Amino acid sequence: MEKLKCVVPERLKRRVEESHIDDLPSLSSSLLQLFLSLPQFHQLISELAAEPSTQAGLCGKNEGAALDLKQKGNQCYSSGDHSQALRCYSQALRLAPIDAHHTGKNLVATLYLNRASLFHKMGLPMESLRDCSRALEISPCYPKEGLYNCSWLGLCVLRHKIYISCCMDVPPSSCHGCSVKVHIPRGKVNATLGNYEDSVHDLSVAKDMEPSIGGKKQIERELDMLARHHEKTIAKPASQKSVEIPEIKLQCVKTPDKGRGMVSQFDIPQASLIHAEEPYAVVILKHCRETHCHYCLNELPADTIPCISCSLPLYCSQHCQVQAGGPIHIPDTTVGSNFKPTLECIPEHKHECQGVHWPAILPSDVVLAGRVVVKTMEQKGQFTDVPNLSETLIVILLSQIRVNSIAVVRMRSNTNDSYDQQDWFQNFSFGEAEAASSVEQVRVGQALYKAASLFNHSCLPNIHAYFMSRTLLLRTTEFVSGGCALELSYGPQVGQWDCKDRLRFLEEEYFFRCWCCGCSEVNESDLVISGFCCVNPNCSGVVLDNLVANCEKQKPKVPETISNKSHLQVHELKDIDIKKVAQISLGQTQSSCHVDSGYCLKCGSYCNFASRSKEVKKAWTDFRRYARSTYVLPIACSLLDRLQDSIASKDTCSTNLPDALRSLGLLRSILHAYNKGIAEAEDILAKAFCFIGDFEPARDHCKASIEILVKLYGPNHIAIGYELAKLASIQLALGDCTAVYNINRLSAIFSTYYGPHAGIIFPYLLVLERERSRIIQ
Ligand SMILES: C[S@@+](CC[C@H](N)C(=O)[O-])C[C@H]1O[C@@H](n2cnc3c(N)ncnc32)[C@H](O)[C@@H]1O
Repeated sequence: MEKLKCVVPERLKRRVEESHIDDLPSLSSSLLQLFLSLPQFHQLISELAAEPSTQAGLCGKNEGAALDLKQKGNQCYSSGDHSQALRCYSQALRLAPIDAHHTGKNLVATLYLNRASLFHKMGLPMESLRDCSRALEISPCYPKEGLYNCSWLGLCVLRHKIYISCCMDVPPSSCHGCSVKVHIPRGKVNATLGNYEDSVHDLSVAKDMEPSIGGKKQIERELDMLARHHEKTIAKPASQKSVEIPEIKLQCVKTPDKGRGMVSQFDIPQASLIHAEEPYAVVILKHCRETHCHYCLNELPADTIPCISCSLPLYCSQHCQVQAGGPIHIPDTTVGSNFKPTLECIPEHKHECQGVHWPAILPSDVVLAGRVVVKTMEQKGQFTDVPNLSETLIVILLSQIRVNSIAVVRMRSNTNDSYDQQDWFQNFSFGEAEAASSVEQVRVGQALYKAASLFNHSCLPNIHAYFMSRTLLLRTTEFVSGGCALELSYGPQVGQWDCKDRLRFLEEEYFFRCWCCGCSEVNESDLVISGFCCVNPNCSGVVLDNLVANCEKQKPKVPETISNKSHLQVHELKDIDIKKVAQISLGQTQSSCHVDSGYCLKCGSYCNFASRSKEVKKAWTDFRRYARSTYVLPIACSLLDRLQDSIASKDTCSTNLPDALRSLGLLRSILHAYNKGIAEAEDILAKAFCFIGDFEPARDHCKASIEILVKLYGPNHIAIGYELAKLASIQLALGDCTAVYNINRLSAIFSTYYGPHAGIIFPYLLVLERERSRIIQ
C-alpha cells in the first residue's frame, strides 16, 4: 500500500489535500485512472485475489507447512522449550486443513491433543481441557479407541484436578495408569462455566460409559443437581446477566452547530446506563491481529482457535469462530453440532475467507467499509456486484466510516493478567502493586454502531462510553436534566490536553472543528495546563505561551454571568470570557489584564517568555535523563514503557533521584503550579520511590500529582479514579488507614463510570475493595 502511495504525483496529492466535498467524484476518478495505468497496482490486486492454495494467496491452508510445524513443536516439547512448542502447535493449527490426515489420524485433532498435553505440562488445565474437547469433536471416535485403553491420551481425575498424562505424538511422560473419565471433569468444568447443555451432554455420556451401578448413581445425582441449579438461573439469560437493558428515553434533535445530536427526554440520574448496542460492523486493528480475538476483540487466551478454512483470523472460542465465520461444516464428523450460533449479525469473516487476505493488508477503514457494504446488501437481500458500485459511492462511504466509526478500546494493566490466578491476592504486596496499577487505554478495533453514531462529541462530556466484548455501553457521568444534550468524548478531554491540541486532534482524526463548551468557552484547565507561573513570587497567576493565548482569545466571548463567584469549578465555567476566568479562578483584582503571551493573567506582570522557555527546556532535559520523560507527554506513550529504561536497576534509580528532584524543583519555580507536566513528573517520582521501596516520599509525590490532576480534570473524573488506585496502594503498603477513604472515593468514581462492570474493566478495584473490607473488620 505504501509503495502505491509513493507513486502518486505531488500535484495529485496536493489536489487531494486541498479538495472539497464537491471534488470527490472527479478526484476519485483521477486516482482510479492513475492506478489503472500502474503495473504495481495490477500486481497488488492479483496478489490480493490470488488463489488460497498458491503461495501468493498466503491465507490458504498448507498441510506440508503444518506437518513441519507439528514436528518442530514435538521436538521443542521434548526438549522442554514449552513456549516455542506452543507457538509451533498454534501456528500448525492455523495452517492444517480440517480434513488432512496423517498416519491415519486427523491432523487438526492430533494438533489439538498435542497442545492439550503441552498445556497440562504448563499448568494450564482449562486450556488443556478445551483443546481435548476440540479434538474429541473433530474425531469423536477417539474416546472409544484411545481414551479408554489409554494408549493415546490419558486423562486422570485426581481430587477434581485434571491431568493429561500422555498424548499421541509426544513421548509419554508420566502416565498415571488412569481411570479415564474424560467426560466427568469436562462436564463439571462446563457446569462451572455455565455451559448447561454441554455439561448435561458430558455427564450423560459418562453415565452410559460407567460400568458400575454405584458410579452411575453418583453421576445421576450430579445431573439432578445441575438441573436444579439451571432452573434457578434459567430466568436470566446469559446475555443479560452482565448488561442491564436501559429504559431511558432518548431523542435525536437538530443542533445549531453540530448537526443532529442526542438529548434526554427526562432528567437522568448520574451513573445511569442510557444505551447498549451491538456493532453493525467491526474490524480488528492490525497491531492486535495476533493478540486479540478477531470477533469479540477480547485478549486471546493461550488456546487460540484459527479459522477452519483459512490461516488468517484467530478466535478466543468456538463461539466467536462460528459467529465470525458462519456455521462449521467438517466432512464425516458431527463437529459443530453442539454449537448453535445465534447469528443475529452477518458473519463478517465468512465473506472474506478463502482466498483474499485483504483484511490483513488494507487499511482498517477500508475493511470496515467492505463489511458495511456486504451486510447492507445481505440484509436487503440484494447481491449487487461490488465492483459495479460507483467509485464516488465508495469514497463517500469511506469518508463516512472515518467520521462515524468508533474506536473499540480495552483498558490494559499488568494487574489484569494476574488477577485470575487464585493465589495472587495472598502473595500480593502493595508496594509492587502500585507499579502494576498503571493503566492505559489500548485501541483494539474500529466499529460502526448505528444509533450511537448520533451522539456528538464534547471535551467536557456528560456520558462515558466503554465496551464489554463488542457491546458498546453509554453511561451518564453526571445528572443530566431533561432536554440537555448527551455528549461523549471521541478522544480528547479537558484536563488531558490543552484546547489547541484537542482541536487539532479532532480536525485531523474526525475532520470537524469542535464547538463543544470546552472548546468554545474559556475554562481554568485550559489556561493552566501548559502555563508558566508569574515572575512575581507573590502572585499565583498564569502566563500563557503564544499558541495557547491565541487559541484562548479565539473562544467566543459571552456575557459575564458568574462574575460574582469567588471560586470556580471547571464545569461551571460557562458564559464567561477569558478575563473573567482569570479574575475569578486566579483571584485577579485589576481591571486591566492582558490575555497575551508573556503577561500574567492575574497581575499583568511581563515575563521574558523566550528565556524562561529555555530554562524549562534544560530542566526537562535533565529530568528526562533520569526518567526519560518528555515535556508534552503524549497519552499514547505508556508511562511504564518510558520508565523501563531508566528504572532498570534499584541502584541507578536511587543514585539519580537527587538530580531528578532538583530538576523538578527548577520546573516548579518556572511552570505554573497546575501545569500538567509537573503532575507527570511527580507521578514518575512516586513510581521511582515505590520501586526502591521508599513509600513515604512515594505517597507525597503521588498526592502532589493528584492535586494537580484534580484541578485539571475535576475531582470525580475517571482519570482521578486511576490515580487514587495508585495512592491507595502506596498507603496500604505503608499500613496507612487513610487508604480506606481513597478506596471509597475511587469506588464511587468507578461505579459512576462503569456501573456494575467496574470490577470487570478494572479487576484491581476488587483487590482494593477486599483490602478495604479487611481493614474495616
Ligand atoms: C458521529 S457524527 C455525530 C452525529 C452528527 N452530528 C450527525 O448529524 O449525524 C460526528 C459528526 O458530528 C459533528 N460533531 C460532533 N461533535 C461535534 C462538536 N463537538 N463540534 C462540532 N461538530 C460536531 C461533526 O460533523 C462530526 O463529523
